[in-house]
Amino acid sequence: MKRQNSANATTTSPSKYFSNTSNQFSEILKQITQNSNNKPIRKACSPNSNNQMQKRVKTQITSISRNPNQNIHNKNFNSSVPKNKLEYYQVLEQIGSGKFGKVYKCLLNQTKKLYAIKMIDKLYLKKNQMLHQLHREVAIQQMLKHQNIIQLVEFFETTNNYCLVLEYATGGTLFQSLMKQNNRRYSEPAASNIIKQVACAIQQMQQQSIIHRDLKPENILWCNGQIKISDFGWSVQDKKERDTLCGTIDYLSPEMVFGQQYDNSIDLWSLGVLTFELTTGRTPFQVQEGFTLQFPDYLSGDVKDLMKGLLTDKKNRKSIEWVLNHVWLS
Ligand SMILES: Nc1ncnc2c1ncn2[C@@H]1O[C@H](COP(=O)(O)OP(=O)(O)OP(=O)(O)O)[C@@H](O)[C@H]1O
Repeated sequence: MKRQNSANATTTSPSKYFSNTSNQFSEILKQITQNSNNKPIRKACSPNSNNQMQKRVKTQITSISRNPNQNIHNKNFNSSVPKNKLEYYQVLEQIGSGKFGKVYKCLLNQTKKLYAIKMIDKLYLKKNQMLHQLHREVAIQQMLKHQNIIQLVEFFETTNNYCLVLEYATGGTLFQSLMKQNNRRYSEPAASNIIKQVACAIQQMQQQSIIHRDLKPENILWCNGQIKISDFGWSVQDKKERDTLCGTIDYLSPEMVFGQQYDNSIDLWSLGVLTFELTTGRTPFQVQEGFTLQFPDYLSGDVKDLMKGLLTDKKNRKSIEWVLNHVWLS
C-alpha cells in the first residue's frame, strides 16, 4: 500500500514551482532503482502492522553515496562502545521495529522510570555495512538536548545487539495519530501547533549544524502531548554541502532527487511536505508527477503562504527563522 491520496480533494489552479520535471523525476527514480543492484528502494511497514488504518508501506531509499569514499568504516567505534548494561533494565513489550532491530519499552530497575530501548542486531548491521551510520546516529543524538527531540539516555552493547536507551514517548507516532483524524488530516490550529514544535527542533539542529534528512510523520513521536523528533539514522553533522541520496520518496527535496548539492534546507523542504500532509491528509508530490504544487480550496491563505515559502527551489526556500516568525505559527 502506498501513501494515500485524498480522493475528494478539490484543487485550485496549480502553482508550478518546478516546470517540466515530471518525466525527469520518474526517470531519475528509475535509474536510482537500477543503479544499486535493484536494492536502494526498500519497502517497510510501519509498526503496529496488525491495524489496517495504521499500516502504511513507506518507500524508503537507503543511502546512495555519490562519493564512493564516503562510507568509510569507523575503526574506533567498536572499541569505544560501553559494555553491557542491560541488567540494569527490565525489558518489557515490543513497541516498534525499524531497519535493523526492534524497539521495546523498558524499566530502569533503580528508579522504575520507563524508557524505550532500541536493540540493533549487530550481525545484520555488519552485513549491511551500516556501522558507520549507527555511529553517526549515536554521536548526533548524544549532542542534541532539546524539548522537541527524543533524548538518548544511554548507549551500550550486548553480545548480539547495540542498545540505545531513549526517552520513552508515550503517545506513539505522529503518523499513527494522523491516521486517526477525520479525513486523516488535522485542523489548521492543531497542525500549526505540531509544525511549530517540529520547527523549534529544526532550529536547534541547525544551530548544531545537524541535518536530519528523514523528517516525516513516522519519525515524529508524541510524548505527553508534546512533539519529539526521533530516528536520527540518516542524520549528519556537517557544514559542507552533501550529495548522498537518502530519505523517503514522498519527502525528498528536488535538489536531492536531481543529484545536486544540498544543505540543511532539505529539512525545511520536509517541513513543507509535513505541513501539507498534516493539513490535507496526503503528500503534495507524487513520484510520477514531479514537483507541481496544488492546494485544496479549504486551506487558509496563511498556511499556503508558509508552504510556498518552503516547497520551492533551494535558492528561494525560506529560513527556519522566517518559519518561526510566520503568522500561521503565531
Ligand atoms: N523513544 C521512543 N519512544 C517510543 N516509541 C519509540 C521510540 N523510538 C522508537 N519508537 C517506536 O519504534 C519505531 C521504530 O523506531 P525507529 O524509527 O527509531 O527505528 P529505525 O530502525 O530507525 O526505523 P526506520 O526503519 O523507520 O528508519 C518507531 O516508529 C516508534 O513506533
